[in-house]
Amino acid sequence: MAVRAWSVVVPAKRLPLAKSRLTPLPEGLEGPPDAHDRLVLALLADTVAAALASPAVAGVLVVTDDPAAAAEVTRLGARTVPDEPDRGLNPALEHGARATGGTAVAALSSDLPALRPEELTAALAAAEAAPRCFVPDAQGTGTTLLTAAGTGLSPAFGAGSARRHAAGGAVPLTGDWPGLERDVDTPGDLRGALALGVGPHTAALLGGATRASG
Ligand SMILES: Nc1nc2c(ncn2[C@@H]2O[C@H](COP(=O)(O)OP(=O)(O)OP(=O)(O)O)[C@@H](O)[C@H]2O)c(=O)[nH]1
Ligand SMILES: C=C(OP(=O)(O)O)C(=O)O
Repeated sequence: MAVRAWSVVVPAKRLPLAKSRLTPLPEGLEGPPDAHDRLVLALLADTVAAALASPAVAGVLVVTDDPAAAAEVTRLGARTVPDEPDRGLNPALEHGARATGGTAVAALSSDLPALRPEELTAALAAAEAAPRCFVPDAQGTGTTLLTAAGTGLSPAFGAGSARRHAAGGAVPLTGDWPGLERDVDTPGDLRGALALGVGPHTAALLGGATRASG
């Protein structure tokens, strides 16, 4: 049973600059000229909507300078702050973590279209076990969720971040949460997420099956 109300911080670069490994889009998934930006936005929207639907989450704060991303996540019920100090992902997450004003903060990847609210609820409950915890991505080398309760977040996201988070004292969490692990960096990852079932924004764009709820 989750006892903490977590503040979730989600980073989002400007849409045209984000997810460069998804360009060009895989065969069969191409679309209009703005297809890449729309896909990145759909991944973000499904991630944020799933997080907002978790009862363990008190609020979601998105760190972004992208007007379309800010408008969409605001519509979903998240808050936004500008992408400061403009020194990359980890400083942006530290800025977001401070801006929440919360003492239980979780940084969540923005590219988890198959995330289900129950998965995040379970991972946040498991994160009660230690001051800092993380969930490795499906490959085991990256990180999709980093939590800190009563201590600094100290994010070290980027290639190979799982090892850095573990070396920094964060406890790795494992559980039955395939959608939480399935971040989307490449066309193959996107197919993997579609196989799990994705949220409504990504499904509407790509025609994939919608993830099961419950
Ligand atoms: N706010 C903010 N978000 C960032 C920044 N850098 C990366 N991100 C976000 O962090 C998440 C993970 O980053 P990466 O996996 O490196 O993603 P990416 O740079 O979009 O993808 P590639 O171009 O394929 O490497 C993505 O959702 C990015 O939008 C940054 O400087 N500021
Ligand atoms: C940002 C990360 O990597 P990716 O490029 O896989 O999203 C990470 O796993 O810390």
